[in-house]
Amino acid sequence: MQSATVVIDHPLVQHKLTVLRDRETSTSKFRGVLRELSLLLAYEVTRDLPLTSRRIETPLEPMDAPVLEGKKLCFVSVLRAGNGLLEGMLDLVPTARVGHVGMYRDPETLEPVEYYFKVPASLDERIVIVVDPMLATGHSAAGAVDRLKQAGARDIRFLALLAAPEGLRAFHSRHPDVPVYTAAVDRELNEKAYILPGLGDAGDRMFGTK
Ligand SMILES: O=P(O)(O)OC[C@H]1O[C@H](OP(=O)(O)OP(=O)(O)O)[C@H](O)[C@@H]1O
Ligand SMILES: O=c1cc[nH]c(=O)[nH]1
Ligand SMILES: [Mg+2]
Repeated sequence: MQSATVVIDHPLVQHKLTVLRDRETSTSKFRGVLRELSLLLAYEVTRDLPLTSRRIETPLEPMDAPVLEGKKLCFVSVLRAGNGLLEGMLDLVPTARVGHVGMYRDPETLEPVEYYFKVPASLDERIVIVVDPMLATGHSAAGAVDRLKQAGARDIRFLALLAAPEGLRAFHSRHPDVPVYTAAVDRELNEKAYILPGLGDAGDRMFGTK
C-alpha cells in the first residue's frame, strides 16, 4: 500500500507557519493565524476528492454539473490541539461531520492516553480527515488512526501542521495506507520528543496554558 507524506509548500502556508513558530506571537494571534492556515490546508487535503455530476438548470440551459461524490466528509479532531485546525476546516466545508478523539501524550512514556472517543455513524462510507497540529513521535497519530479503523474507517488521511521525520517513519510503518499532509517536516525531536525547530507545545500556545 502507498505510504505518502505530502508537504504543502504554498507561500501563504509557509508565511503563516512562520508567524506561528515565532515565540513573540501572542495567544490570540496564534489562534487567528492558525484558523487562516487551516483553511488553506483544508483546501490542499481535499484537492483530489472524487466528483460526480448532478443535473441542474442554469438560467440559460440544463447541464451536468460537478458535485462531491459520496457521503459527507468526516473531520476528526485529536483533542485538544486538533480543535485549532478543525475550526478553519469547517469554515471551508461546513457540512462535514465531526468526530473527536481525546488523547494526550504521557510525558514520561510518550505514549498516548485516550480519554474520549465519539465519531459519526457510517465511517466506512466516508472520507475521514484526522487533524492534529503536531506529529512528533507519531504515537498519538497512529493511536488515533488505530481507533478510527476499529470504528470502521477505511479511507483516512492525516493532516498535521508540523511533523518530525522520526514520527513520520513510525506512523507510515503502522499505517502505510494513510497519507500525511503537513506544512513542514522539521529537523528532529529533542530529548523530550518536542519537534525542532517546531513551534513549542501547540495546545499551550493556542489556549494560553502553562
Ligand atoms: O506525536 P506525539 O509524540 O504523540 O505527540 C503529538 C501529540 O502531542 C500534542 O498533544 P498533547 O499531548 O500535548 O495534548 P493536548 O493537545 O491536549 O495539548 C499534539 O497535539 C499531538 O496530539
Ligand atoms: O513539539 C511538540 C511535540 C508534541 N506536542 C507539541 O505540542 N509540540
Ligand atoms: Mg499539548
